[in-house]
Amino acid sequence: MSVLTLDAASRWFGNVVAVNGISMTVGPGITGLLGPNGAGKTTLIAMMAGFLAPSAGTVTLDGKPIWRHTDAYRTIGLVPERELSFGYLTGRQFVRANAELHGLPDPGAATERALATVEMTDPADRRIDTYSKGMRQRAKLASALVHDPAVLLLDEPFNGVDPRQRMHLMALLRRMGEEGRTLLFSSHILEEVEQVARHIEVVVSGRHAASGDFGTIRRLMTDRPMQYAVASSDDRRLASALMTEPSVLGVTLRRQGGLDVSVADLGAFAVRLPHLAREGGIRILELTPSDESLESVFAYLVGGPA
Ligand SMILES: Nc1ncnc2c1ncn2[C@@H]1O[C@H](COP(=O)(O)OP(=O)(O)OP(=O)(O)O)[C@@H](O)[C@H]1O
Repeated sequence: MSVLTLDAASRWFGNVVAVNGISMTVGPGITGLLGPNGAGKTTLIAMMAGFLAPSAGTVTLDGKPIWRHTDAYRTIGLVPERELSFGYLTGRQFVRANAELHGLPDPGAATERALATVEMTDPADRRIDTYSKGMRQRAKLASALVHDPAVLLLDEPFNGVDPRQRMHLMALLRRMGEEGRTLLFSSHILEEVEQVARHIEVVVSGRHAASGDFGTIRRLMTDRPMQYAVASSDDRRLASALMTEPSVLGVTLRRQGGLDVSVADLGAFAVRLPHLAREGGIRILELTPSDESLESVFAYLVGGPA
């Protein structure tokens, strides 16, 4: 049983703060690291894998700092996001190379075991550049597993992988989580994280934004106020009617016509808007959500629920 602990860990590159004072604990089972692009996930994983030193704070494995701690490297496997640059190697040669680098006593047996775990024994003598995206991910996974690490870190493992291979990969991860390994994988897609992770950590703009199971994170996301753009036949009258509604938090008239409406309770708003329009003899011409981007959802999480 291995536990990764980050205590006020930060990492900056020049004046770019990639990770900003993050504290979290990652224990056995599967943890999803969720955040939009550029949130700092890759940097966090690189610190957990011992590839980057924290600029401040600590990143420890079972109480010992990971950076420059070679014993920790024997316990950790990393599946990086970047593509393999060894397309000319076969899957077997690639996994074997990592077994040799780890100085394993029987690299051949370790290679076969890792290939079998990810069900890549059959295509193992094909060159990596003939593999599908899902197969390349599995080859990377085999390489990361060759020394049988207790901790496995995966950076965006499902990116670009087709749905069938994704299911396969998810089943593999679940199995490894059930074996008692400490697994952490990053993603920018909540639904993807939901399907495999027992626990979710959310990071946004280098900061820790939320933590909990899927239900908790989903509630935080759906309870947030939502923005709608509304166009109508009489915006001013509609605005004043909307302001009397408890489901509406605010209304702004747009200079170019139309309204921006901030809604606290979408269900109630959806029921009340047609009523208000009918009562006032106003026609609704357009109703569109204006902040559906993942970034805005995450930004809300960083600010915390209102
Ligand atoms: N070596 C580096 N030099 C300068 N800036 C960097 C470096 N590595 C990361 N950054 C910056 O740190 C921030 C976080 O990057 P990081 O790659 O960790 O995010 P991410 O959540 O993994 O995003 P993505 O999913 O797009 O890879 C970004 O603003 C990025 O440009």
